[in-house]
Amino acid sequence: STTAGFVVSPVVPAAAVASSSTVVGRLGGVRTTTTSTSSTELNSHKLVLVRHGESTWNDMNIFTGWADASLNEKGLAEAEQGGKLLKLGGYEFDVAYTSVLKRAIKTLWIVLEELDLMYIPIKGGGGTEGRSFRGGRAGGGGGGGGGPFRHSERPSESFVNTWRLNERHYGGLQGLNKQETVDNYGKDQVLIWRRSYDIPPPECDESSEYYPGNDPRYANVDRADLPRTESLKTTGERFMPLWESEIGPAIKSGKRVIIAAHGNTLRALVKHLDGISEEEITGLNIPTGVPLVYELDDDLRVIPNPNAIAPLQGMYLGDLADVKARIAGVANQTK
Ligand SMILES: O=C(O)[C@@H](CO)OP(=O)(O)O
Repeated sequence: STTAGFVVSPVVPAAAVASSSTVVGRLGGVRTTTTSTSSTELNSHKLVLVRHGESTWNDMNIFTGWADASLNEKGLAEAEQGGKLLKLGGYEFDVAYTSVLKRAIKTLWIVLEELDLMYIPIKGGGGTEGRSFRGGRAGGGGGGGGGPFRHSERPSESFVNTWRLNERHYGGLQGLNKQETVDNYGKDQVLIWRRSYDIPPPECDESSEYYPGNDPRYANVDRADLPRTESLKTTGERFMPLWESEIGPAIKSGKRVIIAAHGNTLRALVKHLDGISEEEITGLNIPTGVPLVYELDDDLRVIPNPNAIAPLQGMYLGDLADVKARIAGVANQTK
C-alpha cells in the first residue's frame, strides 16, 4: 500500500512477526527503507544497534580504539540521518546502552533527540561508578548473589554508560595512521591486526597515554580488567557478560533497547547473535551511523530479515546500496 508517498509492505512472515512493515520513502533526496514492528507482538523483541557516526580519527584514518575522538561534521550528519530513519520507521525505545567514549555517546544523544526520547535511561552495568565484575566472564547465575557482579558491585539504575561497550582497545597501534602502518608492516600483517579473530595488536605499555590505567574515567574499574590491547575475541569477552547479565534480560522483559557503540564491539555482538564463524567475522565490517535492526524471539534468537546483508540476519535501515558502499569504505581503510 502507499501512504503519503511511502510504500508500505510486509517483509516478515505474518506468523512470525504479525505487524512488521517496511516503509520505503525518501529522506534528504535518498531512497530509504525502514522496518518497524509493533511492541505488542508475541514472541518478538526488537533491538537496534548503531555504530557511532564518523569521527575525526576515522576521517584521518587513524587507529582509534579507546582514544576519545569526536564526531566530525559528517559523523554528526550520519547520526542525525540514523535518528530520522528510526523516526520514519516508528521506532521507540525504553532504555539505551552506550560506551564511555564521546563519539558513541553523542551519536546516541543525537538519535534520541531526533526521536524526542532524550529522557530515557542510558545505562551501563559495571560502568564508571563503582567497581566492575571481575575477569570479564558471566557466571554465578541470577539468584541471591546477583549474577556476575560482586555483592558490593552490582549495577543499579543510576549506572550510566559503560567501558564494556568501548571500542576494541587497539594497543600499540592507537594513534597511528592505518595506511602508514600498512606501509611499515605490510597489508597482510595489518589486516591480521585489524580483523583476525584472536590475534591482538602489540600491547601499549603502562606509561602510554593510551593505557586506560592513566585515564581518570577508568579510575573505578578494577585495574586487572583494563586492557593494554584487545583482539575481537577479548573484546567480546569483556562485553558479552554485560549482554548476558543486563541487556539480554532487559530485552526479554519487554524493554525496547538501542545500543550505540563501536565497530568492533558491535562485530562481537553480531557474531554472537548471528552465529557467525571465527573465519567469517574477519570479513565483516560495520558502517558508521546506520541503524541495524534485529528481531529476536523470547530466547533472543534472531528472526532473520529477508532484507539482511549476509552473514547478518538483522536489517540495516536506509538505502542498501549506500549501506554496502559504506561497508566497503570501512574495509578499504587499509588497501
Ligand atoms: O580505529 C578503530 O578503533 C576501529 C574503528 O574505527 O578501526 P578498524 O575498523 O580498523 O577496526
